[in-house]
Amino acid sequence: MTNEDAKVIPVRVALRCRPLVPKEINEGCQSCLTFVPNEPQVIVGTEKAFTYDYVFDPTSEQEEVFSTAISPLLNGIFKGYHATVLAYGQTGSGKTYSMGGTYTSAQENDPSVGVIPRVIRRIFEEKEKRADSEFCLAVSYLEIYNEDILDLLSSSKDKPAISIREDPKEGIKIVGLTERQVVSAPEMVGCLELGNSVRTVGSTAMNAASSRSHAIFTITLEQRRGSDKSDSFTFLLYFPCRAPQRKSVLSICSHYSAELEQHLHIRVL
Ligand SMILES: Nc1ncnc2c1ncn2[C@@H]1O[C@H](COP(=O)(O)OP(=O)(O)OP(=O)(O)O)[C@@H](O)[C@H]1O
Repeated sequence: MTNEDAKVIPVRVALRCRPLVPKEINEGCQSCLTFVPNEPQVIVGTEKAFTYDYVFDPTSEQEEVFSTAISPLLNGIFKGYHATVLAYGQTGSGKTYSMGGTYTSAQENDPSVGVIPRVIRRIFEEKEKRADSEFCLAVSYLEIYNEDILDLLSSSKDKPAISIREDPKEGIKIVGLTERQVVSAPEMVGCLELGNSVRTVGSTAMNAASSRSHAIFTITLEQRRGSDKSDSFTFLLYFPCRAPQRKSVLSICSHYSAELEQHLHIRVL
């Protein structure tokens, strides 16, 4: 994506269809989608065709999703653009899988690693190439569960509830959220792993390990070269909005969309 493109089309939509999982195969489920070769198009049933910016069929690997849809956003961040990646779709459709929401260090070199660990790796590789700049990196990780916002990086046992306030000058603010300064990729990935390990998990009819919450992993990158300049990069892992959670989610989304410059929606099926 060139800078010009990013200004004209700040929002892009990727469709990702996961392969059938063993339970679905055992139940005799069949896919009702057809993918048009070399076109970002999907056909539902026999006649309803939909076109997106990107379409990833069930054979698409994590690396392809990352290099095609996410990588252009990373090029942008080092040029001073904010970015958001938002995954949405019904329970069990693959949001957590696509984003890396169950990442553990045991997965480190596995092709199944999702978006966030790949982004972390790339950010630190790019940082190393820019010896003329100073960087300051920080992360936060929260989940919204039953209208409560929980700090996934808080070390205290009784995690304090986080509140959303509206500041007349700065707009929507998330107050009290832990922001960890990090200096290396393993340290940042460690924060993801820590947050993933304390997320609220339950089961639904369609997903035995359903996340049951919305989660937002945020990376803030400040870059200084000569005169002061700072850029920030934001990630959202977004989960299906159930009515009681709508208020918090909308407030947080408006907080991020105020700074929207590059935005990728990954719709999973
Ligand atoms: N592209 C994929 N390739 C292989 N398996 C996948 C893929 N996407 C998802 N899965 C598998 O499908 C199942 C459900 O995925 P996942 O937990 O990511 O769904 P989800 O959308 O996050 O659901 P929920 O909203 O309930 O948390 C998991 O077992 C996951 O490993």
